[in-house]
Amino acid sequence: MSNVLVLVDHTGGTVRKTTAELLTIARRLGEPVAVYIGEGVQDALPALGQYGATKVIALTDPELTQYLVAPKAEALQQVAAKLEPAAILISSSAEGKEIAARLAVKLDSGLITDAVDVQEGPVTTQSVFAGNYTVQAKVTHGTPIITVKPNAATPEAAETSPEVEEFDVTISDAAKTARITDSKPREATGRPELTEAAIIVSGGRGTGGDFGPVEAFADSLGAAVGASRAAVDSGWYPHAYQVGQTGKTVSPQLYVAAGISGAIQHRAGMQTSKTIVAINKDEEAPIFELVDFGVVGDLHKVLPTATEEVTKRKS
Ligand SMILES: Cc1cc2nc3c(=O)[nH]c(=O)nc-3n(C[C@H](O)[C@H](O)[C@H](O)COP(=O)(O)OP(=O)(O)OC[C@H]3O[C@@H](n4cnc5c(N)ncnc54)[C@H](O)[C@@H]3O)c2cc1C
Repeated sequence: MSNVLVLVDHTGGTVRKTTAELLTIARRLGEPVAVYIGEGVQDALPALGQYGATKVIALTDPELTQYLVAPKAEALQQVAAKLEPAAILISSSAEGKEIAARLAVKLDSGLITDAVDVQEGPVTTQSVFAGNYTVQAKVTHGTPIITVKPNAATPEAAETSPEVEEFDVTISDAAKTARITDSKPREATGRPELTEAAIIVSGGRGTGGDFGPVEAFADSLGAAVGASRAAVDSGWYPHAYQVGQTGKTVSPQLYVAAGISGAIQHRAGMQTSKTIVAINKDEEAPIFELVDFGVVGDLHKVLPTATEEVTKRKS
């Protein structure tokens, strides 16, 4: 069976959920080989094995993580030259997409970004024009390089015991032009990362600036919190949590929009969510055109009632 490379997304050995999704997808296409860049590969092994990595290629040269993405793209090029994979899967993060683009040039290969599904072939599905069209595509030249959006697959356990293979890379001076001078982890909120979360509860102008009920409902569900631009521009929630055209693109299993009208720029960031629920006091609000479930009502009453109900059922 041909190898399918999966670039591991991790923070110091803690593997992100998107990698479990990529490994699950890779199993449809061939033999998943995880490519791990940086320190902490031993910490990552159980998670990589749990989702079916048959081998882990470890790239530990410190220069790979001291610079912005160029050295990582070079390293992946060298791994691909040796393993001749049938496809390369990378998460659709800002960094992932930049690595993928550089890699595609280096390998003279086709690149498909932001796939919401990948099946045998590999044939990808993308959701384009703010979710109004679904496109199926296939790379026709070189090694298919595909960036995959979070929540494109439900991680399926496979329980393998991957061996680790150290891989030496040569990094050119041309790739060492932008050194990282400082990096800080995002402030810990105890909630899942917005773009990875399976459930998101977002608040808009309708919150009137009080995100308390939104956060409480999110916490009852173990969800991330998002915000519309109107809420962010009003200074009610940080920009890092904005969903939409000029914010984050999310695709959770469940998206709850509270006090959000459903402007096209907001939809652009969330309409590939699997199930959409809106709470809005205006029954004519455009958001109701795309929801699976709609509640016409005041979010300050609906959300606390829903939070209480979820909490009661959980206990
Ligand atoms: C170039 C450009 C880029 C943009 N990018 C983004 C983006 O990335 N993300 C984004 O979100 N927007 C973006 N916008 C802004 C977008 O056009 C809308 O202005 C914005 O999404 C509106 O936010 P909102 O739905 O919270 O506010 P509003 O449109 O004001 O809607 C508020 C809603 O809350 C309801 N409501 C009020 N009180 C209650 C209550 N007590 N209970 C329940 N419902 C209530 C109202 O009925 C209304 O439907 C962009 C605009 C431009 C021009």
